Amino acid sequence: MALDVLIVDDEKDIRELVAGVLEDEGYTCRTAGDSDSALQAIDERRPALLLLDVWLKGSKLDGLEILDAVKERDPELPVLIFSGHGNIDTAVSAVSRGAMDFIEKPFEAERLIHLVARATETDRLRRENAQLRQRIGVAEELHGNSSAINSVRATLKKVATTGSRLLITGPAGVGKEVAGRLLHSWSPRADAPFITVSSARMTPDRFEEQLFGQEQNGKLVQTGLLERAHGGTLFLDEVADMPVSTQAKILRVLTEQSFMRVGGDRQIKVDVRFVSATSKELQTEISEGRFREDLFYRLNVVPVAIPPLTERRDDIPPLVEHYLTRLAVEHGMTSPVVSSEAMAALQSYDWPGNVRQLRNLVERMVILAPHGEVSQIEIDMLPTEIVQGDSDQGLGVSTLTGVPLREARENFEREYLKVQIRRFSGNISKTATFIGMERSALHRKLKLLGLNERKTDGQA
Ligand SMILES: Nc1ncnc2c1ncn2[C@@H]1O[C@H](COP(=O)(O)OP(=O)(O)OP(=O)(O)O)[C@@H](O)[C@H]1O
Repeated sequence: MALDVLIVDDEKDIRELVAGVLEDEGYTCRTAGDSDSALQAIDERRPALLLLDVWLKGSKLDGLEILDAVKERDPELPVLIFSGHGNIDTAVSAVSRGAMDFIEKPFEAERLIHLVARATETDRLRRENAQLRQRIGVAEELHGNSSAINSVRATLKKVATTGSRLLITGPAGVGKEVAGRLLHSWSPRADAPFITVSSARMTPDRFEEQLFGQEQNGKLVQTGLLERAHGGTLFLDEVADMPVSTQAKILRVLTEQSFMRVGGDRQIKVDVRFVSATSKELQTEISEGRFREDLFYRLNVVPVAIPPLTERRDDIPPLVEHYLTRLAVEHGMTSPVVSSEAMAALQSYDWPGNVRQLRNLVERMVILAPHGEVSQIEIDMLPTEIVQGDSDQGLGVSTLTGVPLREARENFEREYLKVQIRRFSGNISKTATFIGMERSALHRKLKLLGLNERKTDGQA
């Protein structure tokens, strides 16, 4: 997706020349000849970069005054200054007032392209950094090799280059946002922003100001998230929590690709790809009047369901490996190994908080290890709830000591096999290989112990 550059210069020839050079490089350009039309263009839609001449003949404000006005409204908007030969001092002072750099006229096309690329790249990196800092730990990759994750990845890859809208469903912490970010990074919009709207975290009375921005007497007061996402992707997290009145406005944005800021009366045009996520059952929300059915159909063009971790226990070892390697790099240490007993316990646990909970646990174990650096993670280092699993599942003392040996052995075998089969998500071949039994012998054993194979599949 092309980045939008606004060129402000009083000389028409220069405006056209600069626009021509940048358009050849794949940017989209808008132009303005004076301060009124420059500020109006910014109010119409925030550009990705502003190129600003210092001297503007016949203009109400000169370049520096425009710079001040722009920085007051939107301090993060990158600005490059054009300066004539005689006003280098002014250009230098522009840099101290928030411009990114300046370019002296007459300039070489190569230098212009270089500076514009650098300015937009710096902005992109700063944005990316801020997002990473804000959501520390959000991996840009979807780790795991289960068939469920492979199929999510394949769908994302297939639709990344199209502009289709996606609705990603799954319980909390399964990786819906990671999937959205991955889709964005594979799409032609990768260089433009990925902006998250956290419906669950925004207060309803400020929701629309934050989403659509705010205007007063025709002047921009606050740029909204929708406008910041121009050219990129808007991720509507927990979309079911969006106020119903806002849902109607979003529907209009989807059909018209334009919206009005709060307090404004003009249409702002944007080109945004919508990716939504929900952990709620939207059909129930619709039938109970909390979610608009027409919006559901517009957002749910490509449905992507990410199952909970209990339904893809194969993903646990690669996820643990990934977090350990990352921690080792971050802390300059050797990555600990996980004993097979500890890994088996991790694979048998139910992870109500899904991947987020697994990540937190691995980080806690490594960072808060009582004796400094850990080289091997053993089962006794895991929290008790993980080792014991559900309380109705463990072997109580009475089931072992209060019965004859034969019965105690059967009780143990039953519990042991339940755990192993859960760990391999009900896959009998994998379980048989791990426990060192013939597949047919395992089937016989399960029957003998009264274990229904389907019931042992992840939810025994
Ligand atoms: N497949 C994955 N590979 C690597 N990390 C993952 C994966 N899935 C989830 N995570 C991690 O789990 C955490 C939660 O992921 P994410 O925020 O995408 O979940 P979510 O489904 O959007 O949850 P919520 O709706 O609660 O925000 C993130 O910090 C991310 O690091």
